[in-house]
Amino acid sequence: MDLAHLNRRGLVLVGCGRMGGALLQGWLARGLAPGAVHVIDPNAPAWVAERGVSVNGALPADPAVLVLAVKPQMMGDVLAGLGAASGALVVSVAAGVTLAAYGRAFPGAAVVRAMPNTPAAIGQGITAIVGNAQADAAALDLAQSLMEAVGRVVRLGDESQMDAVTAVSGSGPAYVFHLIETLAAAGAAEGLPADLALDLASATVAGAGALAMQEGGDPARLREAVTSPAGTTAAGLSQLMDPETGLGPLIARTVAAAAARGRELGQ
Ligand SMILES: NC(=O)c1ccc[n+]([C@@H]2O[C@H](COP(=O)([O-])OP(=O)(O)OC[C@H]3O[C@@H](n4cnc5c(N)ncnc54)[C@H](OP(=O)(O)O)[C@@H]3O)[C@@H](O)[C@H]2O)c1
Ligand code: PRO
Repeated sequence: MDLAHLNRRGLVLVGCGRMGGALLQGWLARGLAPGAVHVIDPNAPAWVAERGVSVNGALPADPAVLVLAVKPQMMGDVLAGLGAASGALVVSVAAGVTLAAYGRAFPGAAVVRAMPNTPAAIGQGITAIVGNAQADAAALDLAQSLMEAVGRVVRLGDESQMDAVTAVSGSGPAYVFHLIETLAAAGAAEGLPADLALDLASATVAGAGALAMQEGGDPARLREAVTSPAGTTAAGLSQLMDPETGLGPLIARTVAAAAARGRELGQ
């Protein structure tokens, strides 16, 4: 992150909720000066002003970056209320809203769409980015370094991939949290105390995720390593991997519905 550039010109963050707040914490932890950050949010959390960040105050005339982290449904109103982006790089984390929409609001501006996820709150997010035609290598590098404050970054070849990314990694933590909920509930139904079942389910998801990341490659190989012939896992997987009623078609419908909603939000 080019801190000198950002600290000199300033960064404006519009929307400081769950995602904007996680990003802000990451930037401040990386050394962005609180005095260089200007948050616009009618409901910014108290810690933001307490850290010395300007909240709903006067904005710099020529900020280096304008980050948009409001809900997609209110993006139209927010864009209409903002002035020109001047020479700022515009970075939006909103689902659905297209580069073309930002291009209409900020003619000629370099715009990068970014799709992070909530593990960003502990520095373990994964963010996909894609820029418009005006976003040159320096703009993409700056956007990437901003998002790397909260985890890894991957670059997309085409904006058309963004709704699928949103449906997989943007929304994905919610699917995984629901997996933990349902695994714990099933354990409780088999007679475990609820808190023990939740601990077992959470630790299993965390450990399996860490193992999959460390090993890389094909997760089917890791699944097979758990599955003894005619054992307990095989019995469980006979349900979970049923081609009609199992997890495969359910996750396919889940991701398709999320991606379709992303496309709707972009209309
Ligand atoms: N959460 C995720 O997992 C996630 C992941 C990837 C991308 N995103 C994207 O990140 C964006 C924000 O989502 P979020 O989950 O962080 O939502 P959020 O927690 O509701 O944060 C949005 C913030 O913007 C504030 N706000 C409302 N109207 C505003 C205005 N006119 N100007 C400035 N700020 C305003 C909200 O205040 P009020 O609470 O008073 O309305 C809230 O503090 C969305 O576009 C979403 O698609 C979210
Ligand atoms: N949260 C946002 C939503 O639910 C975008 C991905 C995660 O729309």
